[in-house]
Amino acid sequence: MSSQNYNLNSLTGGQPKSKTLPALRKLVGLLPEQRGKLILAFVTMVIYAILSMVPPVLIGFTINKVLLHKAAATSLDIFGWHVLQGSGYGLVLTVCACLLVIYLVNLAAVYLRTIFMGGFGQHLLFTLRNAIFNKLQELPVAFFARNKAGDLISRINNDTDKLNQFFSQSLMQFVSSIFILTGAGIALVWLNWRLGLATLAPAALMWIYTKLLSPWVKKKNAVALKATGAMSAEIQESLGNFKVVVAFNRRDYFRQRFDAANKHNYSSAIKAGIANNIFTPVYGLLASMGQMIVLLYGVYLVSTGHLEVGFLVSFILYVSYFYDPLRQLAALWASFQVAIAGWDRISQILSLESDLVTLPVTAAASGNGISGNGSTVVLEFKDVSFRYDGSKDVLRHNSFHMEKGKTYALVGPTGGGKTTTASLIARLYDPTEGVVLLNGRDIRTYTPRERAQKIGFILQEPFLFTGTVRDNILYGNEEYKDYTNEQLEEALHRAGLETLLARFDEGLDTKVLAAGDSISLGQKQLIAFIRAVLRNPELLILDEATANIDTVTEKMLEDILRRLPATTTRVIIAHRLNTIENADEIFFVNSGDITRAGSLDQAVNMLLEGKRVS
Ligand SMILES: Nc1ncnc2c1ncn2[C@@H]1O[C@H](COP(=O)(O)OP(=O)(O)OP(=O)(O)O)[C@@H](O)[C@H]1O
Repeated sequence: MSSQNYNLNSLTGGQPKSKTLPALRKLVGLLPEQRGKLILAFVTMVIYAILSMVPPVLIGFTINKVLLHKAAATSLDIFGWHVLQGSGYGLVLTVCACLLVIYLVNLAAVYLRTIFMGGFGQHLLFTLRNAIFNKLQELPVAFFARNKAGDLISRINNDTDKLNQFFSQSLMQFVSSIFILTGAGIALVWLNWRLGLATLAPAALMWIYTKLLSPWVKKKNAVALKATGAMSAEIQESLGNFKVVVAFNRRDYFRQRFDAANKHNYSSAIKAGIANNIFTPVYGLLASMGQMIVLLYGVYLVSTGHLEVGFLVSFILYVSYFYDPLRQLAALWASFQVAIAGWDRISQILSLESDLVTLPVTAAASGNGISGNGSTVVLEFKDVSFRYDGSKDVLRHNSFHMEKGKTYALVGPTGGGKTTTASLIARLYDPTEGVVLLNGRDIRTYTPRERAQKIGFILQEPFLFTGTVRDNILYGNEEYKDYTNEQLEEALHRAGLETLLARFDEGLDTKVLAAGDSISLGQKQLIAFIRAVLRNPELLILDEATANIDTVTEKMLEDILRRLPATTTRVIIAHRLNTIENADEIFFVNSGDITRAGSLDQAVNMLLEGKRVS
């Protein structure tokens, strides 16, 4: 039984959980092959940041030298280092030439960065979508019973795209802004620590403001993404059931539901939008305060002889080098919060593990595989109880066995637990208590592939894929994969299935649409039947598999079932009595119990009286 909580929406209750840095590290870890490019992009950013720090100090020293120390202006020395040669205006020209070189190198660095990062976002998007989709293929039925397909689709499409937007458009700007402002901050303190610290004071306020508000911004974004997922689920539900909607004239009902979901999505998107813009104006104000401080305190320091005027110019330049990227960060921070909220929703899926793991044979239960009368036992329930997540017991302490080659029927009232019993036999779920043995071995020790080979399950609502009858018959069947149509028809003939194929106008090439109605429900059941029988399973489960089939075709199916190898065990769930009259044994399934009913008459009595025979 599922010990894992598969309900994604109850995992965090919409609350964000990822910490920024670990989340980033995990994301980058998804793309090991991109690491080299990321490092190169990182190096270009460091070069850009370092070179960007040079012009203000060069300009400051030049102004001081040329305007304040005219007589000695034959060379430029910075902190005792002889940097440039030249006199008077010639020195200014030389400095300008140096600045031009720096600007050009920086230009090249930005281009290189763009090249290295080009496609990173798309690559991430591609990898994430693959990773989620593959994870979905691994998860058990219980996961899909707990989550709406529309919400899952929204996670694959919409949430991954939020990450892509951040990574392709904002990440590099984000990181380079951090580099530049760090460099400018160091330069400010280095030039004059008093003025530097005073200028940086508003940034400390910004940091506190950001720290306090970030969780709120992230939460608003998480709610908005969840609302988009809910809207997508609403669309999926109404499109998936459009016939019922039309037949019951419930268009208004779905319209209202969609309207409510759309309104919620709209209002939460507006709230997220407001939250995302909360930083920018305040950052702008604090940046202006930084400039005011330079003006007030800087002019004072110059007038009292504690600072040279050239450095005041350097300061003014560095202040904008510091606060401009910070202002940019304010805008980028919001897109970062959206991306992290998207990542939270994605990583919820990625971190799930199927609890239907394959156990090692040695650790698991086993039986002798022989019944009291000496027949081979193919399936055994040992004290099995089962309940779906959070609901009452559907089965309680049931023990029984099924022998090789026999036909068993499961009967009982609607909702009695027949499909649940069949699902446990096919290990779509694990029992809450007890154990299911297949060929005397704990069913959990078989790999999914082995299980699928041994057990054929024809579901109550057969699901078909878009393609042809051939594609659907061969789904998951490696053995006949490379057969030509003629060879496959031959194989169907051998299995006695060719009469069923005749029910399709274009035979194996008949088109099938998963969502549409290109074929009838009965034809769908025929395809599911052929698909299961062709695999030649040891155990074949038919869950109401003939409910939509005419009596002539049903007779054909019975014929085919009879011609199955003598070793095939059949488990038939049916409401129609004629379907089960040939069963060797009948089980009555109701109110948590699976009881041997003995004869068909006895089973009918139990069904009519609604009571059990113990
Ligand atoms: N995925 C699920 N989650 C929670 N409860 C479920 C789930 N599937 C079935 N149930 C409940 O388990 C009980 C048994 O259902 P089950 O489908 O096994 O009955 P059944 O005998 O096959 O009915 P029917 O003849 O209508 O097919 C019912 O009360 C049903 O509501």
